[in-house]
Amino acid sequence: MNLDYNGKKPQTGKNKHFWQSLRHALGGLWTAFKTEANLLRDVWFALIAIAFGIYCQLHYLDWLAIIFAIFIVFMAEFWNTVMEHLVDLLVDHQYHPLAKQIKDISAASVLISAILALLIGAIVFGHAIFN
Ligand SMILES: Nc1ncnc2c1ncn2[C@@H]1O[C@H](COP(=O)(O)OP(=O)(O)OP(=O)(O)O)[C@@H](O)[C@H]1O
Repeated sequence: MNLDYNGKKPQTGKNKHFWQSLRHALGGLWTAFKTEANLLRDVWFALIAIAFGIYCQLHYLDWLAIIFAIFIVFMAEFWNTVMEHLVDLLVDHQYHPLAKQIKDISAASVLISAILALLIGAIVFGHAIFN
């Protein structure tokens, strides 16, 4: 039987209450930021966009678009990370053409989210600068 760091049987079943779910979700957030360098880069882009938005005194609808763009990129990065881990777990780092397809398509979803964020940023900040 596997034991965790405290010598207890690790949890593999469902969470028993909301706080336990929240604790695990926050743990997942921490693990993702600790292990994925791409996420830290995205945090910097998000902070720059927010700082520039404050400087430009954006309209609240523009803020909605910027917040949407930021969260879409983070969601895509998180799901890409999940896909990478799942594939590695399944094929144990052995080459498989389907593993390549899954990882490449998953990476493409991050690319698409980044293009969306760039378009939103260009429209919102372009409008703020030239008007
Ligand atoms: N088991 C595998 N079988 C086939 N191809 C693989 C496998 N693992 C990785 N690859 C190829 O290597 C690429 C990079 O792998 P992976 O996504 O794990 O690295 P990464 O550096 O974390 O990627 P990202 O920059 O998207 O975060 C994949 O897109 C895929 O083309």
